[in-house]
Amino acid sequence: MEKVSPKLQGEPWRVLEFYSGIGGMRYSLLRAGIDAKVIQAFDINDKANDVYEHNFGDRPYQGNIESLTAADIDSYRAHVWLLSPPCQPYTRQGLQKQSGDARAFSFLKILELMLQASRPPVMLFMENVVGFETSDTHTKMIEILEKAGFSRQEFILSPMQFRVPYSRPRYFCLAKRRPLSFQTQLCNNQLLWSPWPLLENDADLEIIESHGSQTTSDKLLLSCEPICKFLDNSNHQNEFSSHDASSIHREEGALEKIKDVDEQDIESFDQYLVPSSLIDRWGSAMDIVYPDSRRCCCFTKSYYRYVKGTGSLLAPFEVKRMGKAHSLKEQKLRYFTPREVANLHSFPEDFEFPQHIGLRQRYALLGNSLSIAVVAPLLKYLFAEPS
Ligand SMILES: C[S@@+](CC[C@H](N)C(=O)[O-])C[C@H]1O[C@@H](n2cnc3c(N)ncnc32)[C@H](O)[C@@H]1O
Repeated sequence: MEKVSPKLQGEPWRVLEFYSGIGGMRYSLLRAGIDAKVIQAFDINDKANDVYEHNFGDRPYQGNIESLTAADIDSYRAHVWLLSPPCQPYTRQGLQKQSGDARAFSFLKILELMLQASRPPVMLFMENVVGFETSDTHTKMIEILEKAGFSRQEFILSPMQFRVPYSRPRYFCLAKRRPLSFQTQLCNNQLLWSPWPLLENDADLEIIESHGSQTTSDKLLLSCEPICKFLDNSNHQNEFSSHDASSIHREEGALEKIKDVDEQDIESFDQYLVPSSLIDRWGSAMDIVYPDSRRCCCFTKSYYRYVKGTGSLLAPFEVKRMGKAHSLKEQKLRYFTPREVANLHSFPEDFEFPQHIGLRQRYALLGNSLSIAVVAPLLKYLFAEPS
């Protein structure tokens, strides 16, 4: 294997984005302000690639990552690999076949190519579901990273630790090939549930420690902005988007106003209303949140197709908690719109779907994507040089 060949002075980092989906990793690079260029993105899904191309102007390579060779890898002369491989082999709901699942093959294959390539990356960033860290694919990944001379730090973090009212804990692996090193080396080979090492290099970050106690989880909840700040700007609720989250008094005022809106405004949200039959059947199992809530559940790729366990529903005009299923119908219960899910994933305002991508596809693509509020500071930390 070739010795580490860091980028030349003035040259941007050359990045490969594997499993690019709708570009969450690329947006995170942009948000982190890293001088990097995505040389090539890769995804097998043509709809995801349509969305990616619509927003970034270049189309990912549309093929199976499993078919890439070491020569292909070398030809890109990339310094950095960003990877968010399929999660299904490791999810609690799945069969947990781990490395035996065909959807895990391409990830293992690409990792092995790192040992065969003459220009392997010097940095690597990988995202997956919680559960990956105990899988045999993880064990293999660590073996390969060690063989290839990488130091690594692992994290399990959720947007709620970054003030976003969204619970989506995810596993992240950051790796740097020696002699490159992390800013906080005492975290090498550790799995952290706190983002504290990221603080040092990001003055903008305000991080809440969470070690699982009741007081800290209450503190975490209070540190998050209210859901109303993430609601769709294109309707009446934009009146409240600029309100100051720290002012409880003003927030109450805003919520009063939400109650005032007339039926006309609701019309445009018809397609997002939860049908009564679903409320009758699943009401007690639904996770319902309100504009002043400071938490919502993870949106999965099945959101809008199924109501149970796929993400929260919004009771937009009701301030009082009416927990009983029979009263839910009066609350105009609705799905979060794709734009609102994108907001909770901290996608930029200019992100959009091309017209031909249907509603279910939009939710599916967003459900597969990631939180930019979490990934951007992690990338900033990965790319930072020790002082
Ligand atoms: C968890 S999603 C990653 C989403 C992405 N990070 C984003 O921001 O949207 C996994 C992606 O990998 C793609 N994929 C899965 N297996 C693949 C393979 N063997 N080759 C290429 N792409 C693959 C899927 O189409 C999907 O878009």
